[in-house]
Amino acid sequence: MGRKFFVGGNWKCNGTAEEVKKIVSTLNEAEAPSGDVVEVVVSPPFVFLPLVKSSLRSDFHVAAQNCWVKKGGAFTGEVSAEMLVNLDIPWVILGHSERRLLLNESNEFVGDKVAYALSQGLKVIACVGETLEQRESGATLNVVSAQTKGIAERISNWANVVLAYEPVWAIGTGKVATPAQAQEVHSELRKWLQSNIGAEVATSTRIIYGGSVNGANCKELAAQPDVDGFLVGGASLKPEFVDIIKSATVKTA
Ligand SMILES: O=C(CO)COP(=O)(O)O
Repeated sequence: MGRKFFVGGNWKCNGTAEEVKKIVSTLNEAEAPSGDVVEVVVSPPFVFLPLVKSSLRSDFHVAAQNCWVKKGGAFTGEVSAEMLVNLDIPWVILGHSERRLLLNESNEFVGDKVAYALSQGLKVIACVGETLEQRESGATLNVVSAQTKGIAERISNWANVVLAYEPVWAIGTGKVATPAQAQEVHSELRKWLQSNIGAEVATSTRIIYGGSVNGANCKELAAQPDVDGFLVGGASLKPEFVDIIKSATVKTA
C-alpha cells in the first residue's frame, strides 16, 4: 500500500485572530496538489480551532496540539479527546518534544495519551526525537526506539497514526537534519516497526520529518525513500508552507 505524503503545520503557541485569518486565506487561495497526492493538516492553538475549521478549504484538515490523557472531568486547563471529537476535529499532535521536555511528559504518559485519543476515534501525529546531547553520545536510535515503544505497547492498531521524527536540535534552530540523517533514522524506525509490530504496519505507517523544514530544503528531504512528509513549525505560518505542500509531487515525479 502506498503511503500518501503528509504535510502538517504546527502553529504552536502563535497567532492572533487576525493573523490566523490571514494564514487561512493564503492557504485557501493556494494551488495545491490534489488530495490523492498529499494530505494537509494544520494545527492551530485550541482557541482558534473552531475559526480555522469553519473557514479552511475542505481538502485541508485540522489537528489539535494536545489533549488530555483520559476522559475529561476535573482537570483544570485541559481539553479532552471527547471534546475534539465533539467538534469534529479529526487529528491531534501528541508527544511533541516541547511538551516532553518543558512539561515532563514521559514515554509512558505520551503512550497513554496516544492510546486514549485513538480509542475515542482521533487520528494521531505522534512525535519522537533525540536531543543534541543524546545524538552526540550515540543514543539517537535508543531514544527514538524507547519513545516509539512507549506508544507501541499501548496500541494495537497503527492505521490512524502518523509517526513524526523531530530531532530536538533541529527544531526552531534553522539547523535542519541532512537528508541522509533524516533517512537513516526514518529507515531505522521503519525497521523497528517491522521487527516489533509487523511488516504491514512497517510498510504502511507514514514517518514524517520535522525540524527547520522550509521551502528551500523540503524537496531534497521529500526525495528520501523513508520520508513520507513533514511536520512544519515556523515555516507553516508563512506563505512558503505552500511550497512545502507542493514538495509532495517529488514522490510522484
Ligand atoms: O517542532 C516542529 C514541528 O512540530 C518543527 O518546528 P520548526 O519547523 O520551527 O523547526
